[in-house]
Amino acid sequence: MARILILEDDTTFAQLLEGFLTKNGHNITLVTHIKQSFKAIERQDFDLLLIDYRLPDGVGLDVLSHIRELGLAIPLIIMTSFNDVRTAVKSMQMGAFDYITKPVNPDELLMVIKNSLTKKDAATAEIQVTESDLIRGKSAIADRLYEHIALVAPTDMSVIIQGESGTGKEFAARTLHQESKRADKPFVAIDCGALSKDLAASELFGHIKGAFTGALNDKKGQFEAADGGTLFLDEVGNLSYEVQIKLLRALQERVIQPLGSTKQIPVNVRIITATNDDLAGSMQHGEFREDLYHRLNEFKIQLPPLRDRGSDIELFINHFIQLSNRDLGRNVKNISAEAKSLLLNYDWPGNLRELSNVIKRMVLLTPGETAQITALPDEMTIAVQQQTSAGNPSDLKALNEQNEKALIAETLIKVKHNKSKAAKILNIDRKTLYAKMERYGIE
Ligand SMILES: Nc1ncnc2c1ncn2[C@@H]1O[C@H](COP(=O)(O)OP(=O)(O)OP(=O)(O)O)[C@@H](O)[C@H]1O
Repeated sequence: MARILILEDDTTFAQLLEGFLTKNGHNITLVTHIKQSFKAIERQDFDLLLIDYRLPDGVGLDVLSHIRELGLAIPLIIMTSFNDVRTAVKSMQMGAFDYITKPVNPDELLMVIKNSLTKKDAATAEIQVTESDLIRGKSAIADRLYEHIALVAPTDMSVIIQGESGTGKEFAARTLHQESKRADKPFVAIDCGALSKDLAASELFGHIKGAFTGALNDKKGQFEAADGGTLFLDEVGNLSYEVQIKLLRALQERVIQPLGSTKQIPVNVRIITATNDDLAGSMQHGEFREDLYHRLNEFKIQLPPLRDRGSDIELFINHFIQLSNRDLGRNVKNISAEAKSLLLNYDWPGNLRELSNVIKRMVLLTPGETAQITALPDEMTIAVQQQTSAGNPSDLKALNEQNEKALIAETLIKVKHNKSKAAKILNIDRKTLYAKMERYGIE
């Protein structure tokens, strides 16, 4: 049983969720406003936060910033409409554990909750992943990427891995470590985006008892934990200026000093960093130290977005189907032509992470051997159609869409915006009507 805080302003939906999760053995607290959620978090311990993205007094990310300021590591799942997927992906960079798109599928919700509860300590983790969980791809762009990785891996050079969210930066970092002379020593990953400003220095360099309020015991930092091996700093652009100074010193002098201590501890660590921001731009604006940037950037690896990886997409689709079959006890062997065309034409703003989530959901919703298009989010179809019509405004599809938009708007006016009636007249279901209204920007 988990103690779950639900923050959702749609009270009918919130109560539905409450009933469903209570039935599944969880203990639920419901709030409708961000302010109330802050109070609840102060008063009570929670194992998980389930949070709507758009709220009356802010957005879900405000809660994420708040719990981070408090130094709490409660897993947080963002519930969002499909149109906000890019924001959801951003929230994962900031430390949310997962996102789920609305309308929420109950089985998917239980699966996401289960995953988040088992991944609770993911901000810092020593990761062991088997080779079979990962694939490299066969496109020209993948070949070039792994050529670069093979070249730089055996050296001790600091590497910056740059790429959009979800492109596999952590995977690339782990590969660099495994192919280095440090492979039999630890690989320690730290998500700097999930660390509060105050905690970052202590997490990296450790502290001694009494160094600050709450430092009840001595604590070893991750630099020491990674000694002899590789330290992977994800979202390095989020480190505060003071921590950047300490990090530079550790790299230049190869010693660290735990907070509150006068002792210098020698360390031998290779640093790999990742960023999806333009770190060079942050440097020009004075947010990121130039000397540190040059120290970290001895070699740069650029990870391509999934939409540029050509035939690799199919390899990844098959790979994620196999993993999901294994994890969910399913036996999906094929994808219908329609579903496959949608998967290949969508532009994947959340890259491999989004693909892996969509495939997991598809497998979950496919009891038989062939996955149909109905197991993919409707909004993916809409996004692909939008892409197509934007690229070719004079085609037949675009013309049909214009007609469709006009007809929907006219019908809605006729029935005084009663959506059930409009859906009936238009001979579509309400969900499709809502999706089309959103797509065409009809209020
Ligand atoms: N080569 C690969 N083969 C199989 N799965 C992969 C591969 N690379 C990444 N993935 C999967 O894609 C997801 C995102 O990967 P990863 O966390 O490495 O991306 P990231 O770029 O570090 O993301 P973020 O910017 O959000 O930190 C993970 O679930 C990971 O397991």
